[in-house]
Amino acid sequence: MELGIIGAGNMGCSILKGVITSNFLVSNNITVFDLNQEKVEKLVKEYDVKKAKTENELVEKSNIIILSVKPNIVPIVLKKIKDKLNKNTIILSIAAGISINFIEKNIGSDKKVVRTMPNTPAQVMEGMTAVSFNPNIEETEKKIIFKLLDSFGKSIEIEEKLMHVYTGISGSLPAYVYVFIEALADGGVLEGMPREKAYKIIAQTVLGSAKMILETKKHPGILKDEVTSPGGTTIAALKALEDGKFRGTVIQAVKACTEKSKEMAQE
Ligand SMILES: NC(=O)C1=CN([C@@H]2O[C@H](COP(=O)(O)OP(=O)(O)OC[C@H]3O[C@@H](n4cnc5c(N)ncnc54)[C@H](OP(=O)(O)O)[C@@H]3O)[C@@H](O)[C@H]2O)C=CC1
Ligand SMILES: O=C(O)[C@@H]1CCC=N1
Repeated sequence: MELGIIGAGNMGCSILKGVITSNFLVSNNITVFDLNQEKVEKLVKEYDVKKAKTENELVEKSNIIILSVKPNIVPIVLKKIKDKLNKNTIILSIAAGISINFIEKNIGSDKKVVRTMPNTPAQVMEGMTAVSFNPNIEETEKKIIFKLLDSFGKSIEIEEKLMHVYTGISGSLPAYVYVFIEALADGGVLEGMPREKAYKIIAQTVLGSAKMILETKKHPGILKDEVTSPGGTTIAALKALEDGKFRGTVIQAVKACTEKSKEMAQE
């Protein structure tokens, strides 16, 4: 596999770090392009990846191209690479709101297109990526794409219309978790816990709690009940969260994210 990454920003770099750290690809099989050559040089220095001077130089070197630019930049990049693409090149977009149909309209419906929604934990190989394929992607190619996505975490195929809500419960979720963790640490600091210790304690507890859901397969409500003693500390905390409309606010956040993704949609 010759992987090309266009856009060396937060998400492009997270994927790059994931595929290299997991040893899924060696640096010699990865080419990076970004308008900002400083960013590219930094990656060449850090990971020894190949650099392309232009988008089309990258297209010539790659058989899977990850489009990791902002959604409004996607059509600009597609216009530039359109004529150099061949029918066997796979275009894998990670852009929020950009549909498969929109990409096909820009480069032709005979091309191979994959729409994904990854998240930044890809850089520590704990990413979660949703994927939808256009009809030109063959079964063997799907397997290769899953291998690529699984090299930096887990992946799941979903109906393309679910990409908006998926962004609300995964693509954007790391940010809500970080805000939650920061707020918890503030609570700890308020009660005298040193901040750095608080982050370590909370991050491990969040990691363990998530692992409990995945490994015990118990309903989250049951796991919650197991922590909550009658008249104890946990129920006092849960009461405060409910008084602050915690669950309703979280549901609203997912809805706001989903609606924003729909608003940004380029169909
Ligand atoms: N960040 C996240 O958690 C996630 C992001 N996404 C999607 O990933 C995509 C990238 O997001 P993110 O990484 O956060 O954004 P960034 O702005 O961090 O990265 C985009 C990169 O593309 C560069 N760039 C701008 N124009 C061009 C161009 N014409 N050709 C090549 N490179 C260019 C930018 O350079 P410069 O900064 O100099 O403009 C920047 O380095 C978005 O479409 C977003 O929807 C999906 C899931 C999660
Ligand atoms: O905020 C955004 O638009 C991107 C998409 C998912 C995460 N970040």
